[in-house]
Formats: sequence, C-alpha cells, structure tokens
Amino acid sequence: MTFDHDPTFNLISMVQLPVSLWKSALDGASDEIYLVDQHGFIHYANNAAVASTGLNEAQLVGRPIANLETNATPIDWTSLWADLVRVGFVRLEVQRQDVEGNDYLAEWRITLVRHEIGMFALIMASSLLKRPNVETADNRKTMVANAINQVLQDTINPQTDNEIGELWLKMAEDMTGSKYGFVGEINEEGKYDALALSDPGWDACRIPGTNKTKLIMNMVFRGFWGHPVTTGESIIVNEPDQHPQSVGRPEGHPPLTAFLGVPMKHNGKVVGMFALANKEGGYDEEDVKCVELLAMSFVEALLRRRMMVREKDLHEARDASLKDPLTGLYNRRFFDEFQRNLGFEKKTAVLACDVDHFKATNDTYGHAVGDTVLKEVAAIMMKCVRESDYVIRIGGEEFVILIQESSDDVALITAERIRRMLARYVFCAASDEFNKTISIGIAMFPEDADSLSGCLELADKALYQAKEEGRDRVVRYVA
Ligand SMILES: Nc1nc2c(ncn2[C@@H]2O[C@H](COP(=O)(O)OP(=O)(O)OP(=O)(O)O)[C@@H](O)[C@H]2O)c(=O)[nH]1
Repeated sequence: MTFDHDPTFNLISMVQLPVSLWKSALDGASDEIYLVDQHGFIHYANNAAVASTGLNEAQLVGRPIANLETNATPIDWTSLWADLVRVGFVRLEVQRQDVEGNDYLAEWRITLVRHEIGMFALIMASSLLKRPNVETADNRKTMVANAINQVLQDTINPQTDNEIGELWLKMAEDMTGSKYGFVGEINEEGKYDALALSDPGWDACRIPGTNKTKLIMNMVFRGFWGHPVTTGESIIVNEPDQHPQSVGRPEGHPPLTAFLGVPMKHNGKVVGMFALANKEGGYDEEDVKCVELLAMSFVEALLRRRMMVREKDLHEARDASLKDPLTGLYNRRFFDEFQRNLGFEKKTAVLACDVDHFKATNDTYGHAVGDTVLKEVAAIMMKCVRESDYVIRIGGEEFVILIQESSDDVALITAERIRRMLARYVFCAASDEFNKTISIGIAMFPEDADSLSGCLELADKALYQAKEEGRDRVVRYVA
C-alpha cells in the first residue's frame, strides 16, 4: 500500500468539492479528523490530530489508527470496520492519552465514505472530558467539519428532502447567528420552491393552528432577494432599506436588518439558494465562505440522497418482480435468474414439494381457504430452512427449495422436518379444523444433472414417486 498521493485528495474527490474549502475546514477543525482505509491505515489527519498525538502529518499518514500511541485501549479495527460497512455510521467511546500522558475519554463518530477507489472511514474524534490542547479551537470551523460529517450521514439516514433542508438551514443559521432564513431549489419552471423555512414570526407564513411554517412554492424573487439566483453570486445586504435593489417587504413581514443570500450550485449551474436574515451587526465575508461551503455540501447531500432513494426504489421494484404476491416467497422468475448465476462449484440440493390433494381443499373449503393454506405452508417452509436457503413458489401448490452447500443428509433432514411439521399443523376453516400433508422429491446439483432445471425435473420424478407410493413422504431421486 502506498500513501504518496495528497492524502486529502481521496476525501475531496469523494465529495467533489473544491480542495481549498474542504482542506481549510478539515485542517482547522478543533475535532481530530482522520480518513482511514478499510485496513485501518490513516490517509489523512488534520491539525488537531497532529496536536493531540504529538506526531506530524507524515508520521501519521500510513500508520494504523488502531495502534496509535494515544489510544489507551486497543481498537479491534476488523470488527469496527465490519459494523461500519453494515450500518454506515458508528459511534464509540475510546480511552485515549494526551501528549503529556493523561488519560481522557474521546468520542469517535465514524462515517463510511464510499468512493470508486474503495471505502473509507471518516473519523471525527472529540474529547468527552478534557479537550487536548489544540490551538485551532475555532468553533465555526468545527461546525463546518461537523457539517461535512452531516452530509455523509444524511445520505445514510432515511429522511425527506424537507427534513434535510431544515437540518441544513438550522446549521446555516447557527453558524452565522442569523435569526431566520429559508433554503430552497429552483423548480422546472425556473421558480423557487422552499425546502425549509424557519419561523420569522410572521403570521402570513404560519400554518394556522400549528407552529409550522408554510413553504414558499413557485416564488419569483425580485430585487436583492433574487440576486443569488439570477447572478450565481452571493450577496450581503447589511442596510436593506437603503440598498439600490431594495423592493421593500411584503405586508406584515418582520423588520429586516441584514440579509445574506448564497446560491446553491451544481456543475456550475444555480440550482437553489440559501437566504439568511438579521445577524446582529450584519454579515461579513467569513459568513459568505461558511454558507457557500454549506450550500455546496447541502446540494451534495440532497443529490446523493435522491440517487440512493432512486436506487432503493429500483431495487425494491426488481425485488417485487421476483416475489410471489400471495406467499411473499420467490417466484419462478427468481428460479430462472438464480439458475443463470449459479456457479458449478455450488453444490445445491433441489427439493420439489407439492401439497397433497390440494384440489380437495379448494373444493371443500373454497379458494380463499386454499390461499390461506398456501400462505401457511409457505411460512412453515420458511421456518424449516436456514437463512441462506431459498424457498420458491414455482406455481400453484408446488414449491421448490434450494439448499446451498448441501449434502444428501442435510437435504433429507430438511425435507423430513418440513413434512413432519406440516403433517402436525392444524388448519382452520370457519368451524372446521383439518390437516394437510406434503410430498417431496430431492435431487442434487451438480451430482444428478448439470443444470438446476435438469435437477428440478429429476426432483419432480422423485416427487411423482412419492405421490405414487401414498403421499406424505420424502423420496431421494435415484437414477
Ligand atoms: N386456492 C388456490 N388454489 C390454487 C392456486 N394455484 C393452483 N391452485 C389449485 O391447486 C390445485 C392443484 O390440484 P392438482 O394438481 O390436481 O393436485 P392435488 O389435488 O394437489 O393432488 P396431488 O398433487 O395429486 O396430491 C388445483 O385445483 C388448482 O386450481 C392458488 O393460487 N390458490
């Protein structure tokens, strides 16, 4: 493994934001920040990390995070990484030691960062009891760094666009000391739709009977309000009434003492705006820098979230097309796809299962009861198999079970378990109770046939034999 590239590069390229902004935010944050690869090696450490560990950046980069001399307790990186990959975000408390050898408790907030060159862990470490002596305790920069962390978390936690908007608007207000504001996007008609609006104490924007605010939709902003959207430039207006672009305020709107408007951009195009109001003493260039950084992070968070939601929807739609709506089991299409992707090395048992005299159930109790029986049979089958096995409703009252990495014994034991459980199960129909049995035929892939469907044909032959021999039994196919 080599670490000869700019260590910040990975992080920057992941979030695709200008290097200078991110680097200054991360470098100057008062929390220690590390970017760590999946093997636990540090790729980037900020100034606070340098101050806290007493090691310079060159000494830190390439070092395993788990074995930092400042970790008073060892860290099991392998299991931590496994949790991170599974959940996306991990928070833990780590006993650490400052450069003078004093123990202190630190909180690590770790976010999984996915990138085409690999996955990384972004660790933000802050002392819970005693902050190590870090000179760069600039509160604002810590907030910006927290915002970066938030971007990454926002893409993981399922939230609505409006909730994300509220979160980022609050962050922008806190960072600048604004009294109120709004954030929104340009819609397809080129007008403005708010995603979040904080309460400026103006009745006109309140939803009657609630303390929620009405979202502005399809708005065209004039004067300095619209400046960020029309020009793509941020604007500070510290004396709104005297400003040449002043268009006054709508009736009943609370006093406006200062205004900061920052465009949200994506690929150079203005896609929205942050608008903040009434910072005491007015806004300055530092506010512009912070909010511009936030605006970029916000767009990133929003777009990433939408992409993830789209992917999830697609995934669910695909999943639904492979499922049987009655039982929730996989369907025939799944069997065909599974077969296509099956490698030869995967020993798989094929169990062909058919409920005995099912037609009689339909005839006696009606189709609806028949459906309930099928659902309950499906549930019994699911209880009898391992998580790694597949239960498929191949059609009507016929089911197929695929047991991966199976031996003859495992297949027979599973089939017998299903047969016995079903035979003992009592079904109910109105005031009547009844039992059902099942017949099962077994064939093994690739031992008996060189395709799964070939195996299914042989398992069906064995199933037919089971029916012939009196039903309620398991038969292993023999050539
Ligand atoms: N309720 C219900 N019945 C179904 C469904 N799909 C198929 N069937 C019925 O399942 C029955 C299958 O009957 P047969 O294939 O004759 O076999 P059987 O009565 O189970 O008898 P053996 O298999 O010989 O033990 C038919 O009556 C189908 O109409 C379904 O989704 N719901």
